[in-house]
Amino acid sequence: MADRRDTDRAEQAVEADASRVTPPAVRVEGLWKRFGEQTAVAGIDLELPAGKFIGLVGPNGAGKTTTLSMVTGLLRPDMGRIEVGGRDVWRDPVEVKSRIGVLPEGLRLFERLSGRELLGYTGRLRGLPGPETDSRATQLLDVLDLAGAQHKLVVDYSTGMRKKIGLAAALLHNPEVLFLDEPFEGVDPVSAQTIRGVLERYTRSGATVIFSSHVMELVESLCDWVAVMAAGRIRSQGTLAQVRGDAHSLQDAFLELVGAGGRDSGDALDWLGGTR
Ligand SMILES: Nc1ncnc2c1ncn2[C@@H]1O[C@H](COP(=O)(O)OP(=O)(O)OP(=O)(O)O)[C@@H](O)[C@H]1O
Repeated sequence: MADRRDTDRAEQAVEADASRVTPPAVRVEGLWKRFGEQTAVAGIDLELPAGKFIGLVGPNGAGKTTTLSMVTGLLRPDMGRIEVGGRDVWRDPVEVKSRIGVLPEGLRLFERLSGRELLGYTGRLRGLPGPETDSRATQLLDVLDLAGAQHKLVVDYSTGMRKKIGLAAALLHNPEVLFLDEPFEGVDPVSAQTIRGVLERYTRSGATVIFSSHVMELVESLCDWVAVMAAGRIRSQGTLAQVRGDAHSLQDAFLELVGAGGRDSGDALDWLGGTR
């Protein structure tokens, strides 16, 4: 037992040392975004460590997409500061964008290209040499089980295939930090398992994955770090164990944190169902 505690302490010390030299994957200070009367993000602070699998969770309308859009340089904040890998996203956008990969919500792709052409084009936009792009594209298409559909136009891809080709495009330049907005939504269990395998391999190599999701079981099984957002604010952030606290599961902790523990589960709909 003492040995185990010593090992845990040694591991914590190594992590603390590493965090002193490695800047966090993302640091956010005082970030605000309003759309007219609606405050989407209300002055949040976040520090997401590098090399982790990180889940950003929250109910519908919590501000997750707005936050990820600002952090990835797609949406200008009203106020606040964002660093990715120690670099200011809005002062140094080209450098930051060369180091990140993004799979945004409502993914817009070049529909009239085939999957293979889309990766070829993305690689060239990213400044990769042609042969390197082609060999990485072949590997990604294989691993993501898209080799058979590589010459099909993207417009004819299913939802899951679109997510997978979007993920391949986001990974092609081997980014340090990968941002994924709802990567598993609309994806069948087999494709989800494939995506999961690719992402786990990628984080094992020291890269960071930050993804938003509503599916607590998924976050609990994948992530080692979690941030919980509700009504534009961060309600909790830390390791999975810290955020879960004494709760039975992340789902229970989440319901408690977002104040939905005792919410009316539909008793008011007394006209629904039963005899007509
Ligand atoms: N372009 C916009 N114009 C006006 N309001 C917006 C806009 N984008 C987001 N909002 C509002 O900001 C709030 C946060 O939205 P956001 O999409 O960031 O939440 P979310 O946590 O990603 O939700 P979901 O899980 O449902 O995707 C919501 O109230 C939304 O209606």
